[in-house]
Amino acid sequence: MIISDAYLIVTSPGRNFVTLKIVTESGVYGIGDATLNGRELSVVAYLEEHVLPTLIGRDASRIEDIWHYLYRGAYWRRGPVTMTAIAAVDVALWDIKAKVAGMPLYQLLGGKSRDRVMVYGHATGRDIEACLEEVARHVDEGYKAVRVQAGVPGIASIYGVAKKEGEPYEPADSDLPAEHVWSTSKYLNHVPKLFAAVRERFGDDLHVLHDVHHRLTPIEAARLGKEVEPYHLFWLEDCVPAENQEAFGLIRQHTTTPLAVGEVFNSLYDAKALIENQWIDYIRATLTHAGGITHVRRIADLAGLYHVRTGFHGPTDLSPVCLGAAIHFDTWVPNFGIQEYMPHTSATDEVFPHDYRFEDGHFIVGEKPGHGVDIDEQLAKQYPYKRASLPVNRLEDGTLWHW
Ligand SMILES: O=C(O)C(=O)C[C@H](O)[C@H](O)CO
Ligand SMILES: [Mg+2]
Repeated sequence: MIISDAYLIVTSPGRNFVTLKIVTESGVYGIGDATLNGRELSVVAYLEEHVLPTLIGRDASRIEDIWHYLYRGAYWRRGPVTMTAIAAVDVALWDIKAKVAGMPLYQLLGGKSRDRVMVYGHATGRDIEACLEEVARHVDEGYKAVRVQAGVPGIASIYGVAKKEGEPYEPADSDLPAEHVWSTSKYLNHVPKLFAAVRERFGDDLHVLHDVHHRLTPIEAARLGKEVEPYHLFWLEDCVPAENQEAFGLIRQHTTTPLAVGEVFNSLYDAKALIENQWIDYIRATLTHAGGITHVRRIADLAGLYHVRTGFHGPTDLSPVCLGAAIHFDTWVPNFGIQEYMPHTSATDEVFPHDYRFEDGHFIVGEKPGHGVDIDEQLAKQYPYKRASLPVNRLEDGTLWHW
């Protein structure tokens, strides 16, 4: 199974995606997602300049060897660009292996641990009432879990709130970074009211999640975690920046609100202390940014030893290729928690035909050999890349803050 070709398809059906296609001499091919939101062409350069030429002539079946060739061999280890590039190769190779074996990817990983994969959707609104309307829409559509994000009085624009209700939230919304202004005190004084309103309207059974997006200090996160305990959230996500993993130890001392972190992680080492000290409950590192199936499987196995469950990142800025492969992984992994799901646009779904399907608040994995996602290269050509940047965030006094 010799690799005869490997190339990238950069397309932008509503937003930018980078897809890697690896072709073997037998004609069997695999695809991987190489999308790093706001840094897409950095990954393109890394792959085209330093990775793809080294793949030609290699045996596609040697996934582990190629993974270490690209990780250990790179010398400059880890980092989002490197690990996204490795991930794209890895997922494409797993896709090939499953196709050659004639089985869906989840079978190759170890078979089904569940028949369906619970997801959470995004309910956002400019204010609490608008957010509650969105929660109601998601409940009507069958969601059992909903992430709630609402505007905060006195803050002009806030992370995670779609420009128009019902539309997916898209953070990379300008050519160069837009500047947002943030107030922790206004946010902390307001957000518990959002959860009180959700519980009041929808009762206790709905799983409610919330994303703080790295903006608090540990003691502020401890305060928030404690204040929202009566609303028993499914998780509080990214409550502080996680470079200092010990920060979560301080938060943990103060609250039983479950903690999730890791969408910006790109290797096991970003999460090792968090997991081994049981400072978190869910690890969000996903296939595209954390080195692919080969590496994320190791993260999930370590997490499983410490009662930590997976909760893959799954916004619209990860392509259907990532989502498709993630659903196979979610179907297999013993310590599954939940899968994030922001529906892609119909234009995106046309470019990336797939066999997974959403039903009653869950994904049902497809049965086609491989991860079940493909790319329509002709259609992809109709959507040229256009730079789009994530915003930056400042405090009201102008301090450049976490985003
Ligand atoms: O989906 C989430 O939980 C996010 O935090 C979305 C991120 O802002 C987005 O993926 C950044 O590109
Ligand atoms: Mg997040």
